[in-house]
Amino acid sequence: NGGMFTDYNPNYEFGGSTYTVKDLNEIPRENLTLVKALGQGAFGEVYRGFLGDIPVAVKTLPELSSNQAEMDFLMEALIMSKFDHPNIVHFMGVCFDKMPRFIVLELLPGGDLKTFLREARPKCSKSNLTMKKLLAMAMDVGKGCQYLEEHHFIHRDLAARNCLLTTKEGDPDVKIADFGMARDIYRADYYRKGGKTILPVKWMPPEAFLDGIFTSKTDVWSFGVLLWEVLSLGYMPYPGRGNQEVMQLVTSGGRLEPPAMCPNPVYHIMMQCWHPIPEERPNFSTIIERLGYCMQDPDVINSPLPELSCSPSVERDVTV
Ligand SMILES: C[C@@H](Oc1cc(-c2cccc(S(C)(=O)=O)c2)cnc1N)c1cc(F)ccc1N1NC=CN1
Repeated sequence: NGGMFTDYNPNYEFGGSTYTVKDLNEIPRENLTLVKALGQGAFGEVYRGFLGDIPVAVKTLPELSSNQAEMDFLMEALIMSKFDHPNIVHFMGVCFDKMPRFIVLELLPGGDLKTFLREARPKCSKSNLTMKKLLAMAMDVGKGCQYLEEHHFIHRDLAARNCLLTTKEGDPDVKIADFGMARDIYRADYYRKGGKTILPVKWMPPEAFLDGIFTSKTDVWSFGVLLWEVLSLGYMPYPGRGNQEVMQLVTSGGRLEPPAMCPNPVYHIMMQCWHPIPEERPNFSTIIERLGYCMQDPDVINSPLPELSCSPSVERDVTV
């Protein structure tokens, strides 16, 4: 049975209510078919599969997991189970009755946003990518962020790698699909994981990496970096610089340069997200409004995309 979970039943507060493992939709294991590994998640393998005839993604928890890992896995399920928005990955249920434990999510066959952007570069494929499509994808993420902001949920790790696409063709919708960092902090085990947790410094504002202050304005800063990732077609931010160097640069007022061919009004939104004073940054409603204006501006949507090389699929971040 749930065994482990019933002992340390953690509570999850969301929208003024408290939830526990009992509130999760238990999926009968026999209805689940795992087809192919999609890659390594934070815990164990993530698989593509079917729930009945519905395509799904399945996060697995390895059998030999620590109690803490079990609780992290449970908390991640609780967090995702309470979201209800078209730009946040849909949670379908869990198989927690015995090991191995599964979290079942909607499958987003377009894969992650960063990989998509790099593969869709005009030189890499006959991509039909346009400035309007780039802005529409950023807008999708912004709408998901607005929902999180309204629910006083701080994501803490907004980045292109944590967003997924419904399709690689046509007009993909984009959804926020990974909440691992928020889960860790919710369980306050960033201390437990040792101070050297790999913090996404390049996506964090000074008050976060200097003083550990996180608010929805932290997510706004990260969204500005995500917007830069989108307009740069999947570059690593602050190319060639390590985390220490980036912290120094940013605390002394340095910022990311505009991506090649980035329209000024779009770069202006990024810069507003990177205001040194958190309160001076726009909220997500304002960001969405301003992105909407950009999408109405012919000079913006008709501007050409950069001719970028097809760099190797995985770039090495210089941080050690
Ligand atoms: C947990 C996993 O969730 C999913 C991955 C893919 C998915 C990810 C990559 C490629 C494909 S695909 C194009 O082969 O269907 C589908 C599709 N749908 C998901 N729900 C995920 C969520 C994210 F926000 C970011 C990365 C991943 N992972 N985890 C392991 C690999 N990616």
